[in-house]
Amino acid sequence: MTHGSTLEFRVEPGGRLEGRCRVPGDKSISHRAIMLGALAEGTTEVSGFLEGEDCLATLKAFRAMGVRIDGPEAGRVTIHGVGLQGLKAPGAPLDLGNSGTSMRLMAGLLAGQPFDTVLTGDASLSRRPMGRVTEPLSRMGARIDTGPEGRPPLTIRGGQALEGIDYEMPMASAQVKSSVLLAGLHARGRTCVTEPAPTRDHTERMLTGFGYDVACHHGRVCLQGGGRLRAAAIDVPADISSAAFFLVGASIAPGSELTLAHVGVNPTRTGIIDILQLMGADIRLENPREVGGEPVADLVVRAAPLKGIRIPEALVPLAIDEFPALFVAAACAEGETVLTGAEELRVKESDRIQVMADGLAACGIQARPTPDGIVIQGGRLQGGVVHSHGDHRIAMSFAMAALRAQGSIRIQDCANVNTSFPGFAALAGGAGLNIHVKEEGV
Ligand SMILES: O=C(O)C1=C[C@@H](OP(=O)(O)O)[C@@H](O)[C@H](O)C1
Ligand SMILES: C=C(OP(=O)(O)O)C(=O)O
Repeated sequence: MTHGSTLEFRVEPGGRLEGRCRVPGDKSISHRAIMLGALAEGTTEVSGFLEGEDCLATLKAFRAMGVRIDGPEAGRVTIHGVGLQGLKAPGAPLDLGNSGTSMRLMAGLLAGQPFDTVLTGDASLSRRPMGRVTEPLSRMGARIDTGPEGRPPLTIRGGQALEGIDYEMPMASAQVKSSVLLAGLHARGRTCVTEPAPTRDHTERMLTGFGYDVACHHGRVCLQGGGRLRAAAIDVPADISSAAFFLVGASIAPGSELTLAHVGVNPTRTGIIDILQLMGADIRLENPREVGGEPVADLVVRAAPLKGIRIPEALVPLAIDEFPALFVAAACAEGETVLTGAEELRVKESDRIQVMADGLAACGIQARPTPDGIVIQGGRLQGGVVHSHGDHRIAMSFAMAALRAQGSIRIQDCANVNTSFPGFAALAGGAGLNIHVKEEGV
């Protein structure tokens, strides 16, 4: 998708989801594969890599720092690692597009380099808070200038000697945890991060897979700076955050039965399954296995009547990107669903609480935003026109809502679906969603 053009989805009401499909590779794992592969000694072969714009932005950034990377071709990427000291100064600012993960993790990874780097992003990323990473990194000795109120761009001043810290994270964020740990690779001494609640642990798992010693005990992760990473093969599972749209779609559309193949079911990511099951969903995990240090399974989902629930706060970080889809499930459930403890949703690619509330209201559903969550009254979804605010997860969630709507749902500003889920419309269409994509003028 070229910058400046927009896509509109028009989804006709009704239908059901059937068959078997495999959604694209996990975004979090794909980012980390490029980063750790680049810093490793030796050649890292990746399969199942997500060829979405966010991960491609990470890939290009490392190429710009002198790392030879072949591919991606059909999900295969070969990274010729340069070692922890081998990155080169990029010739220009690194544009990370829409990707918060790239910017926050790379801020940590680049804080201890001998050269300066400037990290920039698109309009959405430029509104997102970066103080949450620059603050602990500066405690380690990093020098990072931000835009007003700690927003991007980030100018990272190289040549600083970093010291390990013991950091108590104020919010449950895997990006902050990972940023500090990646800085810790270049720091003197030990770096520890304590999280207030469990968050996705792909960084810890992959560091371990690359032969780095990482100690994890009771929500505290520690590593010693100055070690080495050894290249390893990485098989990226399908992204449970992308599977989430199909789990919701098949749950709400009567007659659906769908198998989602080879989905990553790391316990720090499966909150979507737990929450849907609490609502009454029929989801089974089949053929559980472990692939490259990450648990994987096939997910079989059948339509089932859903009921509104109070979502347990402990599940919030384990389903953080799935709430737009879960709000659609709540709109189709009987009774009220209450979410609290989810203020982080307001600082994603869009304010996901407000934007979802507006979109649900446009489809005739009562949804009352609160500072840290939302209250949704299940009801009859009408057709309507919804604005995604350039947020991929909002767009795909409302596309699935059409399965239960009375009229067609038009979703504006959908080009950003390509950041995390290239081929969404074709895959969803193949499974039974009646979706049409219209490109709108530049
Ligand atoms: O570490 C990661 O790969 C991610 C962590 C989460 O962000 P936070 O750390 O801000 O919760 C999530 O929303 C994002 O999509 C990916
Ligand atoms: C929040 C997300 O990603 P990021 O923070 O990497 O932009 C997301 O994909 O939902």
